[in-house]
Amino acid sequence: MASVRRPLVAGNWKMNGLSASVAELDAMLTAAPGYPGCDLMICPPATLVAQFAARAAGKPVAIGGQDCHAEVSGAFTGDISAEMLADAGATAVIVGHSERRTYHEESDAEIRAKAQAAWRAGLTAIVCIGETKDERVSGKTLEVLGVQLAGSLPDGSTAKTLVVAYEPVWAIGTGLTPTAADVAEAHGFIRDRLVERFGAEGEGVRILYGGSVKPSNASELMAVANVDGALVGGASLKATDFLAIAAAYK
Ligand SMILES: O=C(CO)COP(=O)(O)O
Repeated sequence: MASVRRPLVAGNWKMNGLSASVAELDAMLTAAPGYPGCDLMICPPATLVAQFAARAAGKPVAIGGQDCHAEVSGAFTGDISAEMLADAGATAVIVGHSERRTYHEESDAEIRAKAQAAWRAGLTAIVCIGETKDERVSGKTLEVLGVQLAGSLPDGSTAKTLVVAYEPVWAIGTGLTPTAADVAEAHGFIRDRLVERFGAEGEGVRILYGGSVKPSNASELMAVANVDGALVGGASLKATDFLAIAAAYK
């Protein structure tokens, strides 16, 4: 039931943002109290997590990372652990984004290990799943989502420790979105799998939709059953657009 889940509108800044971008965060922080109907989160690049978290402390915008390594520390040049993100002030981390699955060839098993690392560090894991265009066209969407869910979600997932983001790969950064009926089908399927596996906790896990969410389509997408918020890419870089999306829950 949508009413038992508090919506979350999260921004994934991807590889965008310099120290000057703090101005956008500040605009969000100033306006955030006017959006009490949902949780707000920004996931900036790792270089900005500490600065953003310090700025957002005590304010209604959470800060998250975009990826983490599964290990606590060690000889993994260029990687960042969940503990480091937590130490910098993050409270969540995205794992398994399709850009990680594609460009870094991350497997479901690696993503599951990263989600467990997130929990170890006290972070909420935002686990991303989604089908490619070819998979959708060939009628394999639900099968693909089922495999990704089974492989990427750790045992013991709870409403507090897990958020699932359904992001059709073909909808990311393209301006294309699935129909409301297709979103309802995918989110309903994900909900059924979560409840099958995690019982009542699965009922409480938030399922975000991601892929070309904009101010102009947010209300329609957010009104779909089992859509508990959005994971926003490009439109989260500007405070005005991000907040216009959050306004779907005003
Ligand atoms: O990948 C996304 C969020 O993680 C979606 O990106 P866009 O909103 O830019 O399509």
